[in-house]
Amino acid sequence: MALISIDVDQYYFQCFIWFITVVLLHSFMKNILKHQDPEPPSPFSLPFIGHLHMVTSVLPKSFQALAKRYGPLMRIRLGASSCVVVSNATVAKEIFKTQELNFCSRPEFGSSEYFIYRGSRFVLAQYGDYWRFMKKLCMTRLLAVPQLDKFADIRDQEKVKLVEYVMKRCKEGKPCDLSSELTTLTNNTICRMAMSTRCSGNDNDASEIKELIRTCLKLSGKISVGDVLGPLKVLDFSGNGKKLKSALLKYDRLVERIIQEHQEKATKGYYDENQEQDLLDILLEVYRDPTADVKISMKDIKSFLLDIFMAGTDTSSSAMQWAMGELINNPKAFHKLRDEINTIVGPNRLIKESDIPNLPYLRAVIRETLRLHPSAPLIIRECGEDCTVNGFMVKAKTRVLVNCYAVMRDPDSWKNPDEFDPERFLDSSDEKIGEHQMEFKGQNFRFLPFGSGRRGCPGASLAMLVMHAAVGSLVQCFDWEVKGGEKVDLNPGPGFASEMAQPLVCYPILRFNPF
Ligand code: HEM
Repeated sequence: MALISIDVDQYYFQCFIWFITVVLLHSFMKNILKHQDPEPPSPFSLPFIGHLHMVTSVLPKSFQALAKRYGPLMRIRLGASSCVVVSNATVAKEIFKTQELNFCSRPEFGSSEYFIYRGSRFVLAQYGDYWRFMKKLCMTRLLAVPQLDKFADIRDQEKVKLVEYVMKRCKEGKPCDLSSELTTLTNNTICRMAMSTRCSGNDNDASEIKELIRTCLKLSGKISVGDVLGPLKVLDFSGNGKKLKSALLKYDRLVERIIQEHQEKATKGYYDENQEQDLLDILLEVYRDPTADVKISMKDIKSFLLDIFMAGTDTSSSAMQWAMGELINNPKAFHKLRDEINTIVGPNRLIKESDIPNLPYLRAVIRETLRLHPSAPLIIRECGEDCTVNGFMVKAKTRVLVNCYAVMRDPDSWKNPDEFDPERFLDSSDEKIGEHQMEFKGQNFRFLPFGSGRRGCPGASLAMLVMHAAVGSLVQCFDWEVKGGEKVDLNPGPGFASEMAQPLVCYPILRFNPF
Protein backbone atom coordinates (compact mmCIF):
# COMPACT_ATOMS: atom_id res chain seq x y z
CA MET A 1 0.00 0.00 0.00
CA ALA A 2 2.79 2.37 1.04
CA LEU A 3 4.64 1.68 -2.26
CA ILE A 4 1.58 2.50 -4.37
CA SER A 5 1.02 5.72 -2.45
CA ILE A 6 4.67 6.85 -3.12
CA ASP A 7 4.22 6.10 -6.87
CA VAL A 8 1.00 8.12 -7.01
CA ASP A 9 2.67 11.02 -5.19
CA GLN A 10 5.62 10.88 -7.58
CA TYR A 11 3.26 10.77 -10.53
CA TYR A 12 1.43 13.91 -9.38
CA PHE A 13 4.71 15.59 -8.54
CA GLN A 14 6.09 14.88 -12.04
CA CYS A 15 2.87 16.17 -13.63
CA PHE A 16 3.18 19.32 -11.56
CA ILE A 17 6.83 19.84 -12.65
CA TRP A 18 5.83 19.32 -16.30
CA PHE A 19 2.98 21.75 -15.96
CA ILE A 20 5.21 24.44 -14.44
CA THR A 21 7.87 23.83 -17.12
CA VAL A 22 5.34 24.18 -19.93
CA VAL A 23 3.89 27.39 -18.43
CA LEU A 24 7.35 28.90 -17.95
CA LEU A 25 8.46 27.85 -21.44
CA HIS A 26 5.31 29.32 -22.95
CA SER A 27 5.72 32.63 -21.19
CA PHE A 28 9.46 32.65 -22.04
CA MET A 29 8.76 31.97 -25.74
CA LYS A 30 5.97 34.55 -25.73
CA ASN A 31 8.34 37.13 -24.32
CA ILE A 32 11.05 36.23 -26.79
CA LEU A 33 8.63 36.42 -29.71
CA LYS A 34 7.16 39.63 -28.37
CA HIS A 35 10.56 41.23 -28.17
CA GLN A 36 11.46 40.05 -31.62
CA ASP A 37 9.83 43.19 -32.95
CA PRO A 38 12.41 45.91 -32.75
CA GLU A 39 11.57 49.38 -31.51
CA PRO A 40 11.03 51.97 -34.25
CA PRO A 41 14.24 53.50 -35.60
CA SER A 42 15.52 56.65 -34.00
CA PRO A 43 18.22 59.20 -34.86
CA PHE A 44 21.37 59.27 -32.71
CA SER A 45 20.43 61.08 -29.53
CA LEU A 46 22.46 63.17 -27.10
CA PRO A 47 22.30 62.79 -23.32
CA PHE A 48 19.55 64.86 -21.67
CA ILE A 49 18.46 66.76 -24.78
CA GLY A 50 17.76 63.69 -26.97
CA HIS A 51 16.96 64.97 -30.46
CA LEU A 52 16.30 68.59 -29.52
CA HIS A 53 19.31 69.74 -31.53
CA MET A 54 17.75 68.20 -34.67
CA VAL A 55 14.46 70.10 -34.68
CA THR A 56 13.52 73.71 -35.34
CA SER A 57 10.56 75.56 -33.86
CA VAL A 58 8.43 74.44 -36.84
CA LEU A 59 8.01 70.90 -35.51
CA PRO A 60 5.92 69.25 -38.30
CA LYS A 61 8.48 70.32 -40.88
CA SER A 62 11.43 69.12 -38.78
CA PHE A 63 9.76 65.74 -38.20
CA GLN A 64 9.03 65.47 -41.93
CA ALA A 65 12.73 65.98 -42.71
CA LEU A 66 13.78 63.37 -40.10
CA ALA A 67 11.21 60.86 -41.42
CA LYS A 68 12.87 61.00 -44.85
CA ARG A 69 15.93 59.41 -43.20
CA TYR A 70 14.40 57.29 -40.44
CA GLY A 71 11.16 56.10 -42.02
CA PRO A 72 7.40 56.49 -41.55
CA LEU A 73 7.50 55.34 -37.91
CA MET A 74 10.34 56.73 -35.82
CA ARG A 75 11.12 57.34 -32.18
CA ILE A 76 11.88 60.88 -31.14
CA ARG A 77 12.97 62.22 -27.76
CA LEU A 78 12.90 65.93 -27.03
CA GLY A 79 14.50 66.33 -23.61
CA ALA A 80 12.34 64.37 -21.19
CA SER A 81 9.46 63.98 -23.63
CA SER A 82 9.42 61.05 -26.03
CA CYS A 83 7.00 59.85 -28.69
CA VAL A 84 6.75 57.92 -31.93
CA VAL A 85 6.02 59.92 -35.07
CA VAL A 86 3.94 58.58 -37.97
CA SER A 87 4.65 60.12 -41.38
CA ASN A 88 2.86 58.24 -44.15
CA ALA A 89 -0.65 57.13 -45.11
CA THR A 90 -0.02 53.39 -44.65
CA VAL A 91 1.10 53.71 -41.04
CA ALA A 92 -1.56 56.38 -40.35
CA LYS A 93 -4.16 53.83 -41.47
CA GLU A 94 -2.79 51.31 -38.95
CA ILE A 95 -3.19 53.85 -36.16
CA PHE A 96 -6.55 55.28 -37.21
CA LYS A 97 -8.27 52.17 -38.58
CA THR A 98 -6.60 48.77 -38.23
CA GLN A 99 -5.71 49.29 -34.55
CA GLU A 100 -8.13 52.13 -33.90
CA LEU A 101 -9.31 51.10 -30.43
CA ASN A 102 -5.74 50.76 -29.17
CA PHE A 103 -4.99 54.36 -30.22
CA CYS A 104 -8.27 56.02 -29.26
CA SER A 105 -7.07 57.91 -26.18
CA ARG A 106 -5.01 61.05 -25.89
CA PRO A 107 -2.21 61.64 -23.40
CA GLU A 108 -2.16 64.66 -21.12
CA PHE A 109 0.49 67.20 -21.95
CA GLY A 110 2.38 69.87 -20.05
CA SER A 111 -0.39 72.42 -19.80
CA SER A 112 -2.93 69.88 -18.44
CA GLU A 113 -1.73 70.42 -14.88
CA TYR A 114 -2.83 74.05 -14.95
CA PHE A 115 -6.28 73.38 -16.38
CA ILE A 116 -8.81 74.06 -13.66
CA TYR A 117 -11.14 71.58 -15.37
CA ARG A 118 -8.64 68.73 -15.27
CA GLY A 119 -10.45 65.40 -15.43
CA SER A 120 -13.39 66.92 -17.34
CA ARG A 121 -11.63 67.70 -20.61
CA PHE A 122 -13.42 66.05 -23.54
CA VAL A 123 -10.53 66.70 -25.95
CA LEU A 124 -8.08 64.90 -23.63
CA ALA A 125 -10.48 62.33 -22.14
CA GLN A 126 -9.42 58.70 -22.14
CA TYR A 127 -11.52 56.51 -24.41
CA GLY A 128 -14.28 55.50 -21.99
CA ASP A 129 -17.90 56.14 -20.92
CA TYR A 130 -17.60 59.92 -20.45
CA TRP A 131 -15.86 60.46 -23.77
CA ARG A 132 -18.30 58.15 -25.62
CA PHE A 133 -21.30 59.92 -24.11
CA MET A 134 -20.05 63.41 -25.03
CA LYS A 135 -18.98 62.34 -28.51
CA LYS A 136 -22.42 60.86 -29.16
CA LEU A 137 -23.99 64.08 -27.91
CA CYS A 138 -21.76 66.06 -30.32
CA MET A 139 -22.58 63.89 -33.31
CA THR A 140 -26.33 63.50 -32.67
CA ARG A 141 -27.20 66.92 -31.26
CA LEU A 142 -24.63 69.63 -30.53
CA LEU A 143 -22.72 69.63 -33.83
CA ALA A 144 -25.05 67.48 -35.91
CA VAL A 145 -26.27 68.79 -39.27
CA PRO A 146 -29.87 69.59 -38.10
CA GLN A 147 -28.47 71.71 -35.24
CA LEU A 148 -26.01 73.40 -37.64
CA ASP A 149 -28.91 74.14 -40.02
CA LYS A 150 -30.76 75.97 -37.24
CA PHE A 151 -27.85 78.40 -36.99
CA ALA A 152 -27.41 79.12 -40.70
CA ASP A 153 -28.71 82.67 -40.12
CA ILE A 154 -26.12 83.35 -37.43
CA ARG A 155 -23.31 82.27 -39.74
CA ASP A 156 -24.76 84.33 -42.56
CA GLN A 157 -24.96 87.46 -40.38
CA GLU A 158 -21.38 87.06 -39.20
CA LYS A 159 -20.19 86.60 -42.81
CA VAL A 160 -22.07 89.79 -43.84
CA LYS A 161 -20.43 91.64 -40.93
CA LEU A 162 -17.03 90.52 -42.20
CA VAL A 163 -17.75 91.76 -45.75
CA GLU A 164 -19.12 95.08 -44.41
CA TYR A 165 -16.00 95.56 -42.32
CA VAL A 166 -13.72 94.91 -45.32
CA MET A 167 -15.79 97.33 -47.44
CA LYS A 168 -15.31 100.00 -44.78
CA ARG A 169 -11.53 99.45 -44.89
CA CYS A 170 -11.69 99.79 -48.72
CA LYS A 171 -13.46 103.13 -48.45
CA GLU A 172 -10.91 104.36 -45.91
CA GLY A 173 -8.06 103.08 -48.11
CA LYS A 174 -6.71 101.17 -45.10
CA PRO A 175 -5.25 97.65 -45.00
CA CYS A 176 -7.16 94.79 -43.47
CA ASP A 177 -5.70 92.46 -40.87
CA LEU A 178 -7.39 89.29 -42.09
CA SER A 179 -5.88 87.23 -39.26
CA SER A 180 -7.74 89.27 -36.70
CA GLU A 181 -10.98 89.62 -38.69
CA LEU A 182 -11.24 85.93 -39.51
CA THR A 183 -10.69 85.02 -35.87
CA THR A 184 -13.47 87.46 -34.91
CA LEU A 185 -15.71 85.72 -37.45
CA THR A 186 -15.10 82.21 -36.09
CA ASN A 187 -15.20 83.34 -32.46
CA ASN A 188 -18.48 85.24 -32.86
CA THR A 189 -20.03 82.39 -34.80
CA ILE A 190 -19.10 79.77 -32.19
CA CYS A 191 -19.99 82.08 -29.25
CA ARG A 192 -23.44 82.75 -30.68
CA MET A 193 -24.07 79.09 -31.51
CA ALA A 194 -22.75 77.93 -28.13
CA MET A 195 -24.11 80.53 -25.71
CA SER A 196 -26.02 83.17 -27.71
CA THR A 197 -23.35 85.77 -26.93
CA ARG A 198 -21.59 88.09 -29.35
CA CYS A 199 -19.57 91.29 -29.29
CA SER A 200 -21.92 94.10 -30.13
CA GLY A 201 -23.03 97.22 -28.27
CA ASN A 202 -22.75 96.63 -24.53
CA ASP A 203 -22.50 92.90 -24.94
CA ASN A 204 -18.78 92.29 -25.01
CA ASP A 205 -18.79 88.72 -23.71
CA ALA A 206 -17.71 87.29 -27.07
CA SER A 207 -14.74 89.63 -27.42
CA GLU A 208 -13.69 88.85 -23.85
CA ILE A 209 -13.92 85.15 -24.65
CA LYS A 210 -11.89 85.72 -27.83
CA GLU A 211 -9.07 87.36 -25.83
CA LEU A 212 -9.17 84.69 -23.10
CA ILE A 213 -9.07 81.84 -25.63
CA ARG A 214 -6.14 83.46 -27.47
CA THR A 215 -4.27 83.79 -24.17
CA CYS A 216 -5.05 80.18 -23.18
CA LEU A 217 -3.95 78.82 -26.57
CA LYS A 218 -0.72 80.80 -26.56
CA LEU A 219 0.18 79.86 -22.98
CA SER A 220 -0.76 76.18 -23.30
CA GLY A 221 1.41 75.95 -26.43
CA LYS A 222 4.36 77.45 -24.54
CA ILE A 223 3.84 75.26 -21.47
CA SER A 224 3.47 72.09 -23.53
CA VAL A 225 6.85 72.83 -25.11
CA GLY A 226 8.08 72.83 -21.48
CA ASP A 227 7.36 69.05 -21.40
CA VAL A 228 11.00 68.72 -22.47
CA LEU A 229 11.96 69.66 -18.89
CA GLY A 230 10.31 66.57 -17.42
CA PRO A 231 9.64 66.79 -13.65
CA LEU A 232 11.38 70.20 -13.52
CA LYS A 233 8.51 71.77 -15.42
CA VAL A 234 6.43 71.92 -12.21
CA LEU A 235 8.73 74.73 -11.08
CA ASP A 236 7.06 76.92 -13.74
CA PHE A 237 10.21 79.01 -14.33
CA SER A 238 8.47 81.22 -16.90
CA GLY A 239 5.38 81.87 -14.77
CA ASN A 240 3.22 80.84 -17.76
CA GLY A 241 1.45 78.20 -15.66
CA LYS A 242 0.24 80.86 -13.21
CA LYS A 243 -0.86 83.13 -16.07
CA LEU A 244 -2.79 80.27 -17.70
CA LYS A 245 -4.58 79.46 -14.46
CA SER A 246 -5.53 83.10 -13.99
CA ALA A 247 -6.94 83.34 -17.57
CA LEU A 248 -8.91 80.15 -16.99
CA LEU A 249 -10.36 81.48 -13.74
CA LYS A 250 -11.52 84.60 -15.59
CA TYR A 251 -13.14 82.38 -18.23
CA ASP A 252 -14.77 80.36 -15.47
CA ARG A 253 -16.37 83.47 -13.89
CA LEU A 254 -17.64 84.68 -17.24
CA VAL A 255 -19.16 81.35 -18.26
CA GLU A 256 -20.59 80.82 -14.77
CA ARG A 257 -22.56 84.07 -15.17
CA ILE A 258 -23.79 83.08 -18.65
CA ILE A 259 -24.86 79.68 -17.30
CA GLN A 260 -26.82 81.34 -14.51
CA GLU A 261 -28.59 83.58 -17.02
CA HIS A 262 -29.52 80.54 -19.11
CA GLN A 263 -30.79 78.67 -16.06
CA GLU A 264 -32.89 81.61 -14.87
CA LYS A 265 -34.46 81.91 -18.30
CA ALA A 266 -35.23 78.19 -18.30
CA THR A 267 -36.78 78.14 -14.80
CA LYS A 268 -38.80 81.34 -15.32
CA GLY A 269 -39.91 80.20 -18.77
CA TYR A 270 -38.53 83.36 -20.45
CA TYR A 271 -37.68 81.52 -23.62
CA ASP A 272 -38.96 82.92 -26.85
CA GLU A 273 -40.61 80.08 -28.74
CA ASN A 274 -38.92 81.18 -31.93
CA GLN A 275 -35.49 81.22 -30.35
CA GLU A 276 -33.41 78.15 -31.17
CA GLN A 277 -31.78 76.21 -28.34
CA ASP A 278 -28.08 77.04 -28.21
CA LEU A 279 -25.44 74.44 -27.26
CA LEU A 280 -25.50 75.53 -23.62
CA ASP A 281 -29.29 75.04 -23.46
CA ILE A 282 -28.83 71.49 -24.76
CA LEU A 283 -26.01 70.79 -22.30
CA LEU A 284 -28.13 72.10 -19.39
CA GLU A 285 -31.02 69.93 -20.53
CA VAL A 286 -28.73 66.88 -20.44
CA TYR A 287 -27.41 68.04 -17.03
CA ARG A 288 -30.97 68.08 -15.64
CA ASP A 289 -32.00 64.81 -17.29
CA PRO A 290 -32.23 62.11 -14.55
CA THR A 291 -32.31 59.36 -17.19
CA ALA A 292 -29.10 60.39 -18.99
CA ASP A 293 -26.62 57.49 -19.40
CA VAL A 294 -23.84 59.59 -17.90
CA LYS A 295 -24.44 62.34 -15.35
CA ILE A 296 -22.53 65.41 -16.48
CA SER A 297 -21.47 68.09 -14.00
CA MET A 298 -21.30 71.90 -14.30
CA LYS A 299 -17.52 71.52 -14.50
CA ASP A 300 -17.98 69.18 -17.50
CA ILE A 301 -20.20 71.76 -19.21
CA LYS A 302 -17.77 74.66 -18.71
CA SER A 303 -14.88 72.47 -19.79
CA PHE A 304 -16.70 71.23 -22.90
CA LEU A 305 -17.47 74.80 -24.01
CA LEU A 306 -13.83 75.75 -23.46
CA ASP A 307 -12.72 72.79 -25.60
CA ILE A 308 -15.07 73.84 -28.39
CA PHE A 309 -13.69 77.40 -28.32
CA MET A 310 -10.07 76.25 -28.16
CA ALA A 311 -10.47 73.58 -30.84
CA GLY A 312 -12.79 75.50 -33.13
CA THR A 313 -11.83 79.18 -33.43
CA ASP A 314 -8.15 79.44 -34.37
CA THR A 315 -8.19 76.24 -36.45
CA SER A 316 -10.86 77.50 -38.87
CA SER A 317 -9.50 81.05 -38.87
CA SER A 318 -5.96 79.92 -39.62
CA ALA A 319 -7.16 77.67 -42.50
CA MET A 320 -9.02 80.62 -44.05
CA GLN A 321 -5.91 82.83 -43.81
CA TRP A 322 -3.87 80.17 -45.60
CA ALA A 323 -6.57 79.86 -48.28
CA MET A 324 -6.52 83.62 -48.88
CA GLY A 325 -2.70 83.70 -48.83
CA GLU A 326 -2.46 80.88 -51.39
CA LEU A 327 -5.14 82.45 -53.61
CA ILE A 328 -3.51 85.90 -53.53
CA ASN A 329 -0.16 84.31 -54.51
CA ASN A 330 -1.84 82.25 -57.27
CA PRO A 331 -3.85 84.74 -59.39
CA LYS A 332 -4.88 82.01 -61.88
CA ALA A 333 -6.61 80.02 -59.13
CA PHE A 334 -8.06 83.24 -57.65
CA HIS A 335 -9.69 84.25 -60.96
CA LYS A 336 -10.86 80.74 -61.75
CA LEU A 337 -12.62 80.71 -58.37
CA ARG A 338 -14.17 84.13 -58.89
CA ASP A 339 -15.41 83.11 -62.37
CA GLU A 340 -17.02 80.00 -60.90
CA ILE A 341 -18.76 82.06 -58.20
CA ASN A 342 -19.93 84.67 -60.73
CA THR A 343 -21.36 81.96 -62.99
CA ILE A 344 -23.18 80.06 -60.25
CA VAL A 345 -24.18 82.84 -57.85
CA GLY A 346 -24.81 85.58 -60.43
CA PRO A 347 -24.31 89.34 -60.17
CA ASN A 348 -26.93 90.28 -57.57
CA ARG A 349 -26.17 88.60 -54.27
CA LEU A 350 -23.50 87.37 -51.89
CA ILE A 351 -22.54 83.68 -51.95
CA LYS A 352 -24.56 81.53 -49.48
CA GLU A 353 -23.85 78.22 -47.77
CA SER A 354 -26.48 76.56 -49.98
CA ASP A 355 -24.33 77.41 -53.05
CA ILE A 356 -21.41 75.28 -51.79
CA PRO A 357 -22.52 71.97 -53.41
CA ASN A 358 -22.61 73.76 -56.79
CA LEU A 359 -19.10 75.22 -56.44
CA PRO A 360 -16.63 72.34 -56.99
CA TYR A 361 -13.63 74.62 -57.51
CA LEU A 362 -14.29 76.42 -54.20
CA ARG A 363 -14.48 73.03 -52.48
CA ALA A 364 -11.24 71.99 -54.17
CA VAL A 365 -9.52 75.23 -53.03
CA ILE A 366 -10.47 74.64 -49.39
CA ARG A 367 -9.38 70.98 -49.50
CA GLU A 368 -6.08 71.85 -51.17
CA THR A 369 -5.48 74.52 -48.50
CA LEU A 370 -6.15 72.02 -45.70
CA ARG A 371 -3.83 69.53 -47.40
CA LEU A 372 -0.91 71.96 -47.54
CA HIS A 373 -1.63 73.76 -44.26
CA PRO A 374 -3.48 71.49 -41.82
CA SER A 375 -4.56 73.54 -38.78
CA ALA A 376 -3.71 70.63 -36.46
CA PRO A 377 -0.62 69.23 -38.20
CA LEU A 378 0.39 66.89 -35.37
CA ILE A 379 -2.49 64.69 -34.18
CA ILE A 380 -1.73 63.32 -30.75
CA ARG A 381 -2.88 59.90 -29.51
CA GLU A 382 -1.72 57.42 -26.89
CA CYS A 383 -1.04 53.69 -27.28
CA GLY A 384 -3.31 51.59 -25.00
CA GLU A 385 -1.47 48.23 -24.94
CA ASP A 386 1.87 46.97 -26.28
CA CYS A 387 1.45 46.28 -29.99
CA THR A 388 3.23 46.01 -33.31
CA VAL A 389 2.91 48.81 -35.85
CA ASN A 390 4.53 48.57 -39.27
CA GLY A 391 6.71 45.74 -37.91
CA PHE A 392 7.92 47.72 -34.89
CA MET A 393 7.09 47.37 -31.22
CA VAL A 394 5.10 50.24 -29.71
CA LYS A 395 4.75 50.04 -25.94
CA ALA A 396 1.67 50.90 -23.89
CA LYS A 397 1.44 54.57 -22.87
CA THR A 398 3.67 55.70 -25.75
CA ARG A 399 2.66 59.07 -27.18
CA VAL A 400 1.93 58.86 -30.87
CA LEU A 401 2.09 61.91 -33.12
CA VAL A 402 0.57 61.49 -36.57
CA ASN A 403 2.34 64.11 -38.64
CA CYS A 404 -0.47 65.04 -41.05
CA TYR A 405 1.74 67.73 -42.52
CA ALA A 406 4.13 65.00 -43.73
CA VAL A 407 1.36 62.56 -44.74
CA MET A 408 -0.36 65.20 -46.88
CA ARG A 409 2.90 66.25 -48.55
CA ASP A 410 4.23 62.73 -49.12
CA PRO A 411 5.52 62.45 -52.72
CA ASP A 412 4.47 58.76 -52.73
CA SER A 413 0.85 59.88 -52.29
CA TRP A 414 0.70 63.24 -54.06
CA LYS A 415 1.96 64.62 -57.37
CA ASN A 416 4.06 67.79 -56.85
CA PRO A 417 3.16 67.66 -53.17
CA ASP A 418 4.40 71.15 -52.23
CA GLU A 419 2.45 72.93 -55.00
CA PHE A 420 -0.90 74.61 -54.45
CA ASP A 421 -2.96 72.84 -57.11
CA PRO A 422 -6.71 72.73 -56.32
CA GLU A 423 -7.34 70.95 -59.65
CA ARG A 424 -6.09 67.70 -58.11
CA PHE A 425 -9.33 67.55 -56.09
CA LEU A 426 -11.63 67.93 -59.10
CA ASP A 427 -13.36 64.86 -60.50
CA SER A 428 -11.69 65.60 -63.84
CA SER A 429 -8.19 65.34 -62.33
CA ASP A 430 -6.01 62.50 -63.58
CA GLU A 431 -4.47 62.36 -60.10
CA LYS A 432 -7.11 59.96 -58.90
CA ILE A 433 -7.27 60.60 -55.21
CA GLY A 434 -9.68 57.72 -55.08
CA GLU A 435 -13.29 57.10 -54.44
CA HIS A 436 -12.98 59.41 -51.43
CA GLN A 437 -11.81 62.30 -53.62
CA MET A 438 -13.69 64.96 -51.64
CA GLU A 439 -13.72 62.99 -48.39
CA PHE A 440 -12.58 65.08 -45.44
CA LYS A 441 -13.71 62.92 -42.54
CA GLY A 442 -10.81 60.55 -42.62
CA GLN A 443 -11.48 57.44 -44.71
CA ASN A 444 -8.86 58.57 -47.18
CA PHE A 445 -5.66 58.13 -45.19
CA ARG A 446 -3.64 60.40 -47.49
CA PHE A 447 -5.92 63.30 -46.60
CA LEU A 448 -6.37 63.76 -42.86
CA PRO A 449 -6.99 67.44 -42.02
CA PHE A 450 -9.66 66.48 -39.46
CA GLY A 451 -8.03 63.27 -38.22
CA SER A 452 -9.95 60.04 -38.54
CA GLY A 453 -12.24 57.47 -36.93
CA ARG A 454 -14.07 57.73 -33.62
CA ARG A 455 -11.68 60.35 -32.31
CA GLY A 456 -11.85 62.44 -35.51
CA CYS A 457 -12.89 66.11 -35.37
CA PRO A 458 -16.60 66.54 -34.50
CA GLY A 459 -16.54 70.16 -35.74
CA ALA A 460 -15.50 69.35 -39.33
CA SER A 461 -18.90 70.03 -40.93
CA LEU A 462 -19.28 73.34 -39.11
CA ALA A 463 -15.74 74.40 -40.02
CA MET A 464 -16.31 73.53 -43.69
CA LEU A 465 -19.53 75.59 -43.85
CA VAL A 466 -17.89 78.66 -42.30
CA MET A 467 -14.71 78.42 -44.38
CA HIS A 468 -16.36 77.97 -47.78
CA ALA A 469 -18.79 80.84 -47.28
CA ALA A 470 -16.22 83.29 -45.89
CA VAL A 471 -13.42 82.59 -48.39
CA GLY A 472 -15.98 82.58 -51.23
CA SER A 473 -17.26 86.03 -50.13
CA LEU A 474 -13.77 87.55 -49.83
CA VAL A 475 -12.95 86.38 -53.38
CA GLN A 476 -16.36 87.32 -54.82
CA CYS A 477 -16.29 90.92 -53.52
CA PHE A 478 -12.64 92.02 -53.42
CA ASP A 479 -9.28 92.04 -55.13
CA TRP A 480 -6.34 91.98 -52.76
CA GLU A 481 -2.95 93.69 -52.70
CA VAL A 482 -0.24 92.57 -50.34
CA LYS A 483 1.01 95.13 -47.85
CA GLY A 484 4.73 95.74 -48.26
CA GLY A 485 5.40 93.28 -51.11
CA GLU A 486 4.16 91.39 -54.11
CA LYS A 487 3.54 88.04 -52.47
CA VAL A 488 2.15 86.87 -49.19
CA ASP A 489 4.78 85.33 -46.89
CA LEU A 490 3.63 81.71 -46.73
CA ASN A 491 6.08 80.52 -44.10
CA PRO A 492 4.56 78.65 -41.16
CA GLY A 493 4.98 79.98 -37.64
CA PRO A 494 6.48 78.09 -34.70
CA GLY A 495 4.76 75.57 -32.42
CA PHE A 496 2.22 72.78 -32.70
CA ALA A 497 -0.40 74.75 -34.67
CA SER A 498 0.14 75.83 -38.23
CA GLU A 499 -0.38 79.55 -38.14
CA MET A 500 1.30 81.84 -40.64
CA ALA A 501 4.62 83.22 -39.46
CA GLN A 502 3.34 86.75 -40.27
CA PRO A 503 -0.24 88.00 -39.83
CA LEU A 504 -2.04 88.33 -43.17
CA VAL A 505 -2.40 92.08 -43.73
CA CYS A 506 -3.62 93.14 -47.22
CA TYR A 507 -5.32 96.04 -49.02
CA PRO A 508 -8.79 95.15 -50.29
CA ILE A 509 -10.12 96.67 -53.53
CA LEU A 510 -13.89 96.51 -53.98
CA ARG A 511 -15.00 94.58 -57.10
CA PHE A 512 -18.62 93.81 -56.22
CA ASN A 513 -20.95 95.43 -53.70
CA PRO A 514 -23.57 92.86 -52.69
CA PHE A 515 -25.62 95.27 -50.55
C1 HEM B 1 -10.42 73.95 -40.04
C2 HEM B 1 -10.91 73.68 -38.87
C3 HEM B 1 -10.57 72.49 -38.02
C4 HEM B 1 -9.57 71.56 -38.16
C5 HEM B 1 -8.54 71.49 -39.27
C6 HEM B 1 -9.69 70.62 -37.07
C7 HEM B 1 -8.87 69.52 -36.90
C8 HEM B 1 -8.99 68.63 -35.85
C9 HEM B 1 -8.14 67.47 -35.68
C10 HEM B 1 -7.02 67.05 -36.61
C11 HEM B 1 -8.54 66.85 -34.55
C12 HEM B 1 -7.94 65.56 -33.96
C13 HEM B 1 -8.66 64.40 -34.62
C14 HEM B 1 -8.10 63.03 -34.32
O1 HEM B 1 -7.50 62.79 -33.26
O2 HEM B 1 -8.27 62.14 -35.18
C15 HEM B 1 -9.64 67.61 -33.99
C16 HEM B 1 -10.31 67.28 -32.83
C17 HEM B 1 -11.33 68.04 -32.31
N1 HEM B 1 -11.93 69.13 -32.89
FE1 HEM B 1 -11.43 69.99 -34.63
N2 HEM B 1 -10.75 70.99 -36.28
C18 HEM B 1 -11.32 72.12 -36.83
C19 HEM B 1 -12.44 72.79 -36.36
C20 HEM B 1 -13.16 72.43 -35.27
C21 HEM B 1 -14.39 73.07 -34.83
C22 HEM B 1 -15.08 74.22 -35.57
C23 HEM B 1 -14.77 72.46 -33.68
C24 HEM B 1 -15.96 72.70 -32.80
C25 HEM B 1 -16.81 73.68 -32.91
C26 HEM B 1 -13.79 71.43 -33.39
C27 HEM B 1 -13.82 70.61 -32.29
C28 HEM B 1 -12.94 69.56 -32.06
C29 HEM B 1 -12.98 68.72 -30.88
C30 HEM B 1 -13.95 68.87 -29.71
C31 HEM B 1 -11.97 67.76 -31.03
C32 HEM B 1 -11.61 66.63 -30.07
C33 HEM B 1 -12.37 65.38 -30.43
C34 HEM B 1 -12.01 64.20 -29.54
O3 HEM B 1 -10.98 64.19 -28.87
O4 HEM B 1 -12.78 63.25 -29.55
N3 HEM B 1 -12.83 71.43 -34.38
N4 HEM B 1 -9.90 68.68 -34.81
